[in-house]
Amino acid sequence: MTLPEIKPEQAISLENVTYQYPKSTSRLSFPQWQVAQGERLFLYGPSGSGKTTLLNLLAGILTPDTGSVELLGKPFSGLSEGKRDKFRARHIGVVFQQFNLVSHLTVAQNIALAAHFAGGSQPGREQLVALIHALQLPAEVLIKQASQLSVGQQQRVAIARALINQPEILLVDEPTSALDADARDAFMRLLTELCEQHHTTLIFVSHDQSLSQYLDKSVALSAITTAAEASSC
Ligand SMILES: Nc1ncnc2c1ncn2[C@@H]1O[C@H](COP(=O)(O)OP(=O)(O)OP(=O)(O)O)[C@@H](O)[C@H]1O
Repeated sequence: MTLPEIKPEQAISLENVTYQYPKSTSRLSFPQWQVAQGERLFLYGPSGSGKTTLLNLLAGILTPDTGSVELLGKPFSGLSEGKRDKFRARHIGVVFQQFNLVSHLTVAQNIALAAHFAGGSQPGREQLVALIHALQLPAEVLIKQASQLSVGQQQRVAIARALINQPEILLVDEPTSALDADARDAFMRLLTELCEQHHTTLIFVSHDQSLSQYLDKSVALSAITTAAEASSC
């Protein structure tokens, strides 16, 4: 008899997490924070408040000094570096501010690289075309070098690369600042629609609070840290 798969309810759970950059005098503290699976969350806060640091802790690029980061019910921050890298490649999509595309590789190669790191099979042309199409890009971009694309196109490719392994969690850091209002609107609709279709948990970080309208819920970074300070007394 095969048992039904038990799905954890929380996509993200932080407990007593602290992090201090080397040589920094201040410490960031996230006492307790949970995000349910499938939730699409807008995270905002002033420059320097710690949004990118939190995303890096969630992506396992930084590890907490104390406390734990659980993702999809797994003790993510307690994994060895190698296991964390594998977990990230398979379960987390990350889109950073600078997109981090490999400029001399084609769009298809950039996307295939993410599939390679996840240890899965290489995406077929059909799968790539479907993804590119879903992101409203013409199929011809697949054979173009990333450096030949406009900023808006690079942004969509970065999302395609983050989605190729169908991650349960997508972390997106301030990706729309280079776009005009119409392009930003189209991008946000597309991104949230794709996440809704795949029940992807989305953490979307920005200074621009007007973008919160596209997400289910808004959270100020200060609320996460304030709640923690209050409960730790
Ligand atoms: N590599 C680093 N070394 C030392 N301190 C750092 C480093 N990166 C960030 N910080 C500091 O940590 C704090 C949080 O930075 P972080 O980049 O997470 O903020 P942010 O809210 O994402 O800012 P922004 O909106 O400007 O991107 C800031 O005080 C910043 O100066």
